Amino acid sequence: MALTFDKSIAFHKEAVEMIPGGVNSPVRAFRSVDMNPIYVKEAQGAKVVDVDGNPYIDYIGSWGPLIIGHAHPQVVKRIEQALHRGTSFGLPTELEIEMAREVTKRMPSVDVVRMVNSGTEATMSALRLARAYTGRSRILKFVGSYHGHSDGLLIRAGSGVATLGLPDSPGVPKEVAQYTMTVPYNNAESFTKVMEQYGNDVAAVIVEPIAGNMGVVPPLPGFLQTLREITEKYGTVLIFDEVMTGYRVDYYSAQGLYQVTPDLTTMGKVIGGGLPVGAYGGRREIMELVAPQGSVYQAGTLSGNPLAMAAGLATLEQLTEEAYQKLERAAAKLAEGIIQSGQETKIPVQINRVGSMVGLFFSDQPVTNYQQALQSNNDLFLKYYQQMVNEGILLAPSQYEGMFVSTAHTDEMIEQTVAIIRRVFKKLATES
Ligand SMILES: Cc1ncc(COP(=O)(O)O)c(C=O)c1O
Ligand SMILES: N[C@H](C=O)CCC(=O)O
Repeated sequence: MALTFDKSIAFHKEAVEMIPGGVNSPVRAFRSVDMNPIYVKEAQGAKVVDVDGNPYIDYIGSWGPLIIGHAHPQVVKRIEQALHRGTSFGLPTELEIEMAREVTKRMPSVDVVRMVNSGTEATMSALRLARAYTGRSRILKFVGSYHGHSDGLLIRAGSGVATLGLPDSPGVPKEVAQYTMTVPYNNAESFTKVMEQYGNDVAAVIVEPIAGNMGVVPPLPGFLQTLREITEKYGTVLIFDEVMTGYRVDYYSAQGLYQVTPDLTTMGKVIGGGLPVGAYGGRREIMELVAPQGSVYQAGTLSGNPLAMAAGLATLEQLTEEAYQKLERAAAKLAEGIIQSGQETKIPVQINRVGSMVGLFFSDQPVTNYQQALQSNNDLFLKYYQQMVNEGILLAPSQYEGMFVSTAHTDEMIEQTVAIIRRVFKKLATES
């Protein structure tokens, strides 16, 4: 029987009158899957219940932060403890030191870290710092990568920009855009060529070490190493944007997994435990330029917020080596189940996975860059998406976003998900 969404539809009708598109972040509008947004009532572990009472197994995980599931008891407890002491002081707290200790321990490339309120702030600030450090203006990013919505980073971006098929955003002055160069992800050759021509003018190369905003696209062997070697050659700052991959793919994040050391790292999502957080950090010599130690200004009324620090610390505490092994097993089981279902039903599907980041493309070709991601079948994704929701599986409403597995996903939930995917694939195969 089809689910009903009467309350979600009624809420959205009211929301669109007062909020752009009815949502506070574009991907939540469900436009690319031709659905009304699902309004959430509550969530626990890996389960979400919408305002109409429909239950789901959730693979959105708030777009990455909820690696130990919704409302984890330890996170709730630590937030409650902090809450009763006051929500914000505009003065330092011990929690910020605890967080800095945790970040620097788990990311050896980070000597010094500054907390901010979002991934967007983190990448924007890291670029300013890299420009000040090098005295150069140009930056280089990869096509289909998303680093938040600051002006210079909205050029040929992924995530919602790709999902909605938007051009480089109006409102970004061409004088700003001209400093952003783009190169296809995973193309070491064209990266090297561009750097040969412009390297001495490039302040920073910013990269998602595992692309997660064109769907999930892991780096090809040697790609990140090439970025490291070439940036070193030209004195360019290498920034790993680990807002999505940080503390998700490995105890030591993507830089630990691939053994490549950036100069600066941007973080967010998991270190906020579901509260608004970002951070940037890296080599002491560069970070010393940040005010008030140096003269590169960056500030924030709510930066290092005690509730956010408490939620993040409680999350990181749960993320032991064993937790990553559990995530690996669950995500591998899910990925294998999807691949098998595709083979059995002859639905052309590609699965890209690193740890608990799982990407699905309806394509018969491997996907290693944005161009290839764009060639996957969006009509099939739309039908798949609608049927999955109707079967109680909540996925990001776009083929250019991944599935996030959490430690709250049990074996039974993964088996149930795979059984549903197999059933949906069979249906799609008979319809096509
Ligand atoms: C890799 C990456 N960088 C930066 C951002 C921006 O983070 P935020 O949405 O917290 O501003 C995101 C997600 O939105 C992301 O996935
Ligand atoms: N892909 C984005 C971040 O990782 C999704 C979050 C958003 O745009 O709301």
